[in-house]
Amino acid sequence: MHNITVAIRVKPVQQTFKTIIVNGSTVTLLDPELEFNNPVDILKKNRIKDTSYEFDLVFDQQADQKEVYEKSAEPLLDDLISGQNVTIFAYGATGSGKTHTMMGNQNQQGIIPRALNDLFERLSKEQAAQASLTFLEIYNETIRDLLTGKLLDLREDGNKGLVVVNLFKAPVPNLNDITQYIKYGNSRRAKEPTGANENSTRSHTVLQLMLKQCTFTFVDLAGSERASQTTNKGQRMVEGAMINRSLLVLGNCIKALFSKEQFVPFRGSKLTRLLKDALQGNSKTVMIANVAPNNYEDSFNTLLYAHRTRNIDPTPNNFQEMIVQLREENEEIKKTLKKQNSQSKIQLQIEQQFKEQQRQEKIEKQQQQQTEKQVYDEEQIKQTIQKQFVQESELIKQLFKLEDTLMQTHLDIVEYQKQQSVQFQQKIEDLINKYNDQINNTENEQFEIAMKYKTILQQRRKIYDQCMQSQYQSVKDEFRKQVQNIEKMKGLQSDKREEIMKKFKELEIEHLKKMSNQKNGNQVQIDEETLKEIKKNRLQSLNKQIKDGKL
Ligand SMILES: Nc1ncnc2c1ncn2[C@@H]1O[C@H](COP(=O)(O)OP(=O)(O)OP(=O)(O)O)[C@@H](O)[C@H]1O
Repeated sequence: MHNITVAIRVKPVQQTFKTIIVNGSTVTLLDPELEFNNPVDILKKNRIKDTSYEFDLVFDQQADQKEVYEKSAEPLLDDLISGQNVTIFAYGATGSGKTHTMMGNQNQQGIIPRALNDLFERLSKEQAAQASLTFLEIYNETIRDLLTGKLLDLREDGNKGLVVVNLFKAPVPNLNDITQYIKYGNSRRAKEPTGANENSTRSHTVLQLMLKQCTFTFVDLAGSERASQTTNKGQRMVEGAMINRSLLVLGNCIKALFSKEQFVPFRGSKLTRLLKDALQGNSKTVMIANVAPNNYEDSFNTLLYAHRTRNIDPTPNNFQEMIVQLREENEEIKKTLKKQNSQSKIQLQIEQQFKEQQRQEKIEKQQQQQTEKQVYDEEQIKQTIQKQFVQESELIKQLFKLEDTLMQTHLDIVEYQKQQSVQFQQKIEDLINKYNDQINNTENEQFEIAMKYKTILQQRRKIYDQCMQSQYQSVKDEFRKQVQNIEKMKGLQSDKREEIMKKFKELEIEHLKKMSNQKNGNQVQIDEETLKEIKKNRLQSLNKQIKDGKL
């Protein structure tokens, strides 16, 4: 008696909303286009696609490879060992997880490696020694041996029934050999120039392990969505039509077998012709239909196909209450998510604005501190400048005062000489000596102040450098202002000095004239040498001052 198990496997996807709901052995598919409570969707509601189906086995998104294997394939190993044919199909759209379910990967082994591993552990040495393996693919109704790469023909053989001519049967006495052949066959698929990965979704792959009395068949079917793409043209249209036909025929065959119909349409496609022996008679079949919740149309078609193979109509209204409840749940989730989203948006906005505010405040504070520091710095430098120039002008004033005294003394001398007479000669000499003392003292004093001034000029140089390097214009201005003041002071003194010198010269000339007259009239009132000495000293003193820049 034929036995078929139809299983659904839901691929785990990252999705918030529920589109496929698994409840025990029931799968409910919610049409994402049908917005709950939306009156505009009334028309859509009439062709409602929210549908619930019951299956023999349902694996939800949490089901791992082990669970799928243990519930779908493992129970059939005993049947196989006892001589029954077992066939496992993986059906579904591209990317829905067919290959993952059948083959898996190194870390998550699928049904094929797990089943073969367990089987070889149970097989006797004798049984294993007779095991052989074939691996082929059917693309556009053309059969190709994946182990030899040859294209193959199907032929009726009187005794043997249907045979695939020249199909390579690899002897596989142990699991290691099987693994090698499968790897090799898969790599051949991958090496196809037409683009292996694309091809894989367009061809049916059939792996068969032949034991003495029975066959263990694994079929990874072509992507079912290819069949439904009616808009395809040319090669794609042919391909779609072939896949469509072969999947349809396969479905009809399984349905007929399940319903124990007299006629099973095996001859409808190469795939069913090839699998005829494996499927009919006392055999077991498992169809694992893979669905990915992120693709409603494909999931809908897959569920419908899988369900029809069991000859049971879908039961759209059985679970209406549950559907309504789930749609309500979805609405709630949507609302919560939306709320959370807008809340976190506001929160983010506030955080950003607050950060910006703090940044601005910090900048303002820094600017204020900088301004305060600038004012303070400027004030400090200005004070230094002012202090410097106060000292400078004080010294200059003292110098000028002394200079005035000195010049006045010289003037007095000359004045006195002008008025002198022979009888007062001695008195004049005394006075000149007194004046000379006075001049000497003043010059000494002048020299001391000049030295101080020299030091203070050095100090001024430093302040000048500091001012020129300073970033503040105001201190530069202050410096220039002070220099101008000093220069003005010096200018005034220079005018005064010129005036005195002029007067001095006039007096000298007058005096010399007088002296010459007196000499001519034999009225020598002052010793010639003394007069020379006085003049010499006076001139020396004046020259020195001019040289030192004091005058
Ligand atoms: N149950 C699952 N758990 C984790 N990953 C899965 C599962 N099902 C499928 N995948 C991953 O999804 C991707 C597509 O799966 P897979 O190749 O098995 O799809 P397919 O139906 O065989 O596609 P194709 O028809 O193109 O061969 C792979 O990366 C696979 O590892």
